[in-house]
Amino acid sequence: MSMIQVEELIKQYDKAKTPAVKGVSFAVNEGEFFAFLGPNGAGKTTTISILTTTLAKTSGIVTIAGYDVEKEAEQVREKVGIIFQKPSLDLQLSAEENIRFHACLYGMYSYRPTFSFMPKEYKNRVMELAEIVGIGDAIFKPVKKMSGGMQRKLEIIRSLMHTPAVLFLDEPTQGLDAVSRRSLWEYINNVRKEHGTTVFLTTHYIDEAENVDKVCIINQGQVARCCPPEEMKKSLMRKEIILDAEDQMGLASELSELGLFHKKDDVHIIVPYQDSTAQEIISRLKTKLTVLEIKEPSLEDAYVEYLNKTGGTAA
Ligand SMILES: Nc1ncnc2c1ncn2[C@@H]1O[C@H](COP(=O)(O)OP(=O)(O)OP(=O)(O)O)[C@@H](O)[C@H]1O
Repeated sequence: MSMIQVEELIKQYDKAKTPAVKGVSFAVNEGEFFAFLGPNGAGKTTTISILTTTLAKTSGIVTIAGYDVEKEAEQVREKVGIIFQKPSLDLQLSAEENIRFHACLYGMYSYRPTFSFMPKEYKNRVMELAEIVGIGDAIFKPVKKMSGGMQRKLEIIRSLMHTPAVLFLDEPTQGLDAVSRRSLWEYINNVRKEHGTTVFLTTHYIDEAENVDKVCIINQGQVARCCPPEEMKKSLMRKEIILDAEDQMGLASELSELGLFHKKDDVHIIVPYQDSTAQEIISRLKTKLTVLEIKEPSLEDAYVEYLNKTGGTAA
């Protein structure tokens, strides 16, 4: 079953000359890890806002777990957890109070006026999540005294309280330090494994999308490409072996004799390859090598190359 189904989605903001989203279609299966990538202004936040029922669409069909985002918004909200790009916290309250109000609003627990009066299960869950994202005892501090990064962590705890079926992460790690970033990803991966949670991610850190099941590139309001990252790398990037030898000329002529295309960068010899393995190529060489490096393209390489080729601007 498709957990997220988007068909011909259009969003035209009032007074805007052109639509921000121009007929976007894609589907995300249950349990899938899906990355929605694109440069600044591509339409990612607009799309995610429609999918999470916080923005009305102009036209198209959008369903989450089979529920229509407009006609059945309440059911959709029960299914989703959201980490927004911009914090949506009440700064006058403590971190824990923000979580408590959110959890009670979503019908997870009956409201109690203090943390100590809340059920044990709630208290354990809050403390467990606080530990995971490294917020610790700061959970009882007023939000207005917290740094931007701490506020981000708080949002994360809040969205994970009800173990949602679909987790929307809109640039979740923006503003987080490297250690918190890593521990958040470890936690999200565990949540996915344990609960089969579908994850919809937007990020400008392309390396965070390296292990997703499907990548969808959106550019200027339109889907440019939608496929597994491996496929994207394969069709766009050639893998390369970087070689050198004391006898560089000899190495170059040996490669020519073997019919292997090669070129020289500022220093070394580069052998692009596609279908064979690096080992097959290296094992054919007799010249003694001084440099041997195998360069596999990253998703970020493929993403930047794709946007350059299609006239987009990589963010
Ligand atoms: N409330 C609004 N009113 C009018 N235009 C808007 C509004 N919000 C966004 N836009 C425009 O819609 C387009 C898509 O914006 P959106 O925020 O969805 O992009 P994005 O891909 O999330 O960008 P970023 O990576 O910078 O967050 C942009 O041209 C933006 O200026």
